[in-house]
Amino acid sequence: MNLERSRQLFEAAKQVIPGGVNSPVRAFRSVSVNPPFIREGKGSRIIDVDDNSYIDYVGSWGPLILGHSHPEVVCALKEAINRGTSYGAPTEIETELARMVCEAVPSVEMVRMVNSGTEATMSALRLARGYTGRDMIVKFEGNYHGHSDSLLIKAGSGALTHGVPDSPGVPADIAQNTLTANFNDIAGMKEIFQKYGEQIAAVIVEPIAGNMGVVPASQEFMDFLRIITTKYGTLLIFDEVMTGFRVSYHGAQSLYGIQPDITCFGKIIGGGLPVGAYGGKREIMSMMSPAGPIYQAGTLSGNPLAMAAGLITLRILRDNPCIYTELEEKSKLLAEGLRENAMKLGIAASLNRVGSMLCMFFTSQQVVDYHTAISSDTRIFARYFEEMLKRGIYLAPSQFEAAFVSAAHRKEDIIFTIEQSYEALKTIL
Ligand SMILES: Cc1ncc(COP(=O)(O)O)c(C=O)c1O
Ligand SMILES: N[C@H](C=O)CCC(=O)O
Repeated sequence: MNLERSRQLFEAAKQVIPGGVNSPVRAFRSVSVNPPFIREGKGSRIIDVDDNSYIDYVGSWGPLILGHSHPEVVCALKEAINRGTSYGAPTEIETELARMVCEAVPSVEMVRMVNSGTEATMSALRLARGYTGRDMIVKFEGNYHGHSDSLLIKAGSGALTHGVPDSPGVPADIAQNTLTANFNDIAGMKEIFQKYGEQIAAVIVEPIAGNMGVVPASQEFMDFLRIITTKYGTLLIFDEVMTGFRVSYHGAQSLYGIQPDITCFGKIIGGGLPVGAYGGKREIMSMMSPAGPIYQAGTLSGNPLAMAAGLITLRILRDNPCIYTELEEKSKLLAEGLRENAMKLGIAASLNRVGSMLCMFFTSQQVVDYHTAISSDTRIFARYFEEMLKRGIYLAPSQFEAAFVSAAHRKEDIIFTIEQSYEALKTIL
């Protein structure tokens, strides 16, 4: 496999960008492979600068549920860009997208657009703290909510992959207000609330964690979170940056039948452009400036290009519910094929999947939390990853990330992936 041009571009990037990338996970460090530099994407495939073509299961880390360069998304963007790129003034399309989010997710009566998932969760915490008048928050080990100070503690995703789940640079007096708990552990939560309940502003959770691999919360755990937070006057924040509009049009909360107080979005609602959002009950959201006293702002928030890409993406998803049925079928086929391959070859593997989010962990344990996730053999993952890449399958370059199936993946892509996975697994025996 020739990656020469990518190698040259990576060397050049490293001269002027720390680590050569604008987000650590893109550097492929934990798998010891140079990252291909991508030239273009179409449907289920991306093509790198050396002309290698890959079936893509990263999908820009989740936003591209319709695949690359979806014609209707491209067309909406072209129309929007012809009118201008940004005005820093209200536009009709912001209300349209906000209305669509509120209609899709009943717990959300009002929503504020921001520019990233990080901004969404950071602002949601400020809102929870301002609303409750409390400082402490609870997050779960291995959950990732972006890189704001309060949340970059025992974090998943690149922080976990690169061994810095507690980043230097986070002031100790901010970190002390973040309590960390074990995911899916009701007893642990009881203890925390018995000790600090009256001081906790919010519990933030990825209902289906996608940043320590894919690890769904149990129904009992989520029910318990709703009960205990209500009892103590603590706000429950669902981070649906990854799961929102992915596991269902109505979010992970519809699968659990739970209404959080605040929900954070990102990824899919921007259709591949930079977007985040946070929303919730009118009474809570009305605390945000200028309606209320809690400040949060953004020069490019509600940017018309991002709104246009997000709006068309949600419209397509809303008007074609068969997309979710097909995603389920294709993802099930993929998960079963991968699991069967590992079984046939006697390789210890545990596969978690919810809808079109999935992850194969190289461990014999059932993965239910951070501790079982890190029982995976990351060296085996690295070899598997490299073999898959060589065979034209582009997975996330870390054991602790999700694979995403998109509407653009065809059954042939899935079958080819399963076949290649068998060959890749054979080489690591
Ligand atoms: C669940 C979750 N929350 C928050 C974020 C942060 O989003 P962003 O990278 O857009 O800042 C991510 C992804 O990075 C995520 O997966
Ligand atoms: N796991 C992260 C988001 O979901 C990966 C994206 C990034 O950090 O660049």
